[in-house]
Amino acid sequence: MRIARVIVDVPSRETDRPFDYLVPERLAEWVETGSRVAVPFGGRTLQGIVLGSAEEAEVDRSRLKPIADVLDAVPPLSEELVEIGRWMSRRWLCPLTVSLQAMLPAALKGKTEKYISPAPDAAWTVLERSVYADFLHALESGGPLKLSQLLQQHPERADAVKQWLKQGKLEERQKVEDRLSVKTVLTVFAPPEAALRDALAAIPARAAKQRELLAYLLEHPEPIAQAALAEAAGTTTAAIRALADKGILEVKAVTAERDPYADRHFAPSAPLPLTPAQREAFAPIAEAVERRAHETFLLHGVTGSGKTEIYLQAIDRALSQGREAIVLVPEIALTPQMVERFKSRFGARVAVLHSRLSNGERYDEWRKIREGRAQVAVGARSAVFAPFARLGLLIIDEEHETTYKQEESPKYHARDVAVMRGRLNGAAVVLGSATPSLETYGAAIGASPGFGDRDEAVRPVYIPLPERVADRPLPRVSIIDMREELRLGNRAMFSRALADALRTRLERGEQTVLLLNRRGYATFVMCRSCGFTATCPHCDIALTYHRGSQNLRCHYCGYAEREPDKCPSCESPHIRFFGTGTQKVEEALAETFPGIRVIRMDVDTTTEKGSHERWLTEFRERRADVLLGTQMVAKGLDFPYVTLVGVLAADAALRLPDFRAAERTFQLLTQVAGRAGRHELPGEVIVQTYEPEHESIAAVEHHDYRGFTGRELGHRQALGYPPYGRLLTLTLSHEQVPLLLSMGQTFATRMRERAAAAGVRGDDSSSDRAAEVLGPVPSPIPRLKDRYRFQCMVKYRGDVDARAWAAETLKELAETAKRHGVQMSVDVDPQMML
Ligand SMILES: Nc1ncnc2c1ncn2[C@@H]1O[C@H](COP(=O)(O)OP(=O)(O)OP(=O)(O)O)[C@@H](O)[C@H]1O
Ligand SMILES: [Zn+2]
Ligand SMILES: [Zn+2]
Repeated sequence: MRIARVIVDVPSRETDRPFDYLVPERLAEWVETGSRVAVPFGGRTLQGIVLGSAEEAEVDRSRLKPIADVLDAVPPLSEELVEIGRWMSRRWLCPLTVSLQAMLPAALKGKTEKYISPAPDAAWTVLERSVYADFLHALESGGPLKLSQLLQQHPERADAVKQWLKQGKLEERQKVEDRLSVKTVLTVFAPPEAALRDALAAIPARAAKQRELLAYLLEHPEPIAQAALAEAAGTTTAAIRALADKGILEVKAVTAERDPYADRHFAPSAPLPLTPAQREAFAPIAEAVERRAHETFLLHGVTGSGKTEIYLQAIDRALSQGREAIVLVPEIALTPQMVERFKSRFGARVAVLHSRLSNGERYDEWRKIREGRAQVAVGARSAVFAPFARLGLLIIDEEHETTYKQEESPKYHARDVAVMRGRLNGAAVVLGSATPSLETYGAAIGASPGFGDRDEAVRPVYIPLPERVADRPLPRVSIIDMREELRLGNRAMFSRALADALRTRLERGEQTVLLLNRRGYATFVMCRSCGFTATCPHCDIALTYHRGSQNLRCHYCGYAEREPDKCPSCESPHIRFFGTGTQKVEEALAETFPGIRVIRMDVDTTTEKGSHERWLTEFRERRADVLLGTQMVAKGLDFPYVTLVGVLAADAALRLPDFRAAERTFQLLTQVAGRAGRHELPGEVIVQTYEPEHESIAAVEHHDYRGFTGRELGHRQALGYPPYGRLLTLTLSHEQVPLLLSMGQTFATRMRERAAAAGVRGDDSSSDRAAEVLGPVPSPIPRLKDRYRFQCMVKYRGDVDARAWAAETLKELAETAKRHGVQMSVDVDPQMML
């Protein structure tokens, strides 16, 4: 490779193309596609990724600069992942470096460090020589000094350094360094036994600590971490160092793995004999894995139907072929219980990737995969980029979950990435859910267009699994009309039915899961006299009341203010907070059922690392009667003593301005209902609502996925929403409105012109619109952190290439946007309309 094509890590549209660099002789062996390199770029040194090689440079060869350094011994990205990155940036319209960086663990996101050293011909004055004697000596004898470190240790030298750099007495060099290196542990190695005995005999009796140490090592000769040895032998590290200085012991830095599950024991589990229904569902998946054929499946299995056991056995097939597997689960469902099922079956071959790991832990898990020491990766969204070389199977559990779409750039959907990796690797892809998304389900049963990329629409093979294992029935669901309760004089938070059912559970020692659907149900402060609501001064979003700290907080920017005791607008004292928060439910439970043991899980109680796990373990060990929480209690939990599930405010999210509101509500209710009666004890579900007739709620009563979905697909088709039409949104933000309006209008106009040029009907009045451009209008969140936000939405049919028009239009607007500091953010196939 004489010339390397490098994509530099500057996430802007102007630099979004490869630049050519010479590969110096000394690096020739190390530079490959996917290598991370340091390159000079516009006077700086930046990190870049090698995309490939070129025979001839695009510019005059003599003007090319050489690559400064290669940052890893093995390229962190394979050719396949580089290919995936290229495809992602076309698919979701983001700069290539953004999609490439998304595949690297945070620890490998290099930062540029400055080093200073004296210029060879620097002429120091006598004064400098005397005032800075120590410093100059260190500089001249010790090699380049890291600037950031120097300034931290000696801030008083900053002025002198600046001066000298300006005078050319110091030279500055930049190097790209990893944010984090491999962790090393100082480890003590003892000599062979005979040498140890000799040493012990030679140590004078007064060096008691050293003698104790050697005696200990005679008993325990295996290498041991220095700190652990000091503790175990009851001595100090000074004693160890003294022996090392004498050459008796050897102390070396040894790379250590941070295994977050190191202190946990997983009882091995053997494959369960599959039920006939499971066997039937398993067969086509196993067959595809054996054939090494890329095929996508939708495993539509009701809650508790044994999907996970099918995943485990399919993975086993892939492993026995010497291939590897990725399992994606929603972040929130990545509980110890879930991890345990995989660790128990596959032991140390499993690497776990989730956001609660530290950067270092994540990096170590990632290296296990990259170096072939793990064959199964279980993780949240970004685990889809697990750097395996022989992928045979990709599984996405709870495939309908919105968390598989990343909300920041690159705004990719892990489902689409999984299918693309499946294609490139000849691997099977299994999408599993009790409530598949309309996109996947519609495509699988042939009712709507395929999902995914325009030219490569995916139609999964449909595999139904309609029964729970072992003939366990689905739980009985009752819908309670809360208006009726009110009419009968019950003003409490719990309907009579739910209160009775709860009481029975308490008597029997069984457990209850209570879900408070709080999306769009903020606990906001309102004045009863004038209707004033407290909003964030930077974001135009209602502030949320926090009882613990007695203040009002903005969930978007963190702004906080004290709870008002009178209305800031009309001075009325009748200002109070509204809405049902989990805290309020907890209080109501304690009042209604004295002595009840409640675990509350919401954003406030689960911020601390590991707290989520702790609560669930406590609940599993039956140290609480009720698990009360928001969305996070709805997913993936499998507790034998849960026989009652209650839902408060089932309709809370139905009025959100999002065309998926009904679908989300149905999915959430069905999933949480599925937590009841999964083992021997039968389950019961009570859903409280003010809108019992709403399709998404009524359908839950009879577990009627097909009925609900059929009607919902009809609505979507009539309105041209996904999965029939596609969406693309552009959000513009800036401190000033007029600029946003004019840029938004330019975008909309240029998009309409492009539609017309392509011969596509785009006028709003036509019933057969192939592409429609809406906006600019204020975004659902009209202001965020003091910036106004406007958006345009493009609604288009799958056969229209509106994405390409958007890409061209954005390129045209890029210069203006940069000049005025307008942020443009495009979302292809958005999942969240808020
Ligand atoms: N073949 C089998 N024989 C006996 N028990 C089984 C079998 N398959 C699964 N189970 C058990 O049935 C229960 C439900 O299975 P599992 O959790 O795999 O279902 P699931 O479809 O993944 O559920 P959900 O989507 O609701 O999380 C578990 O306790 C599991 O151990
Ligand atoms: Zn008021
Ligand atoms: Zn705010």
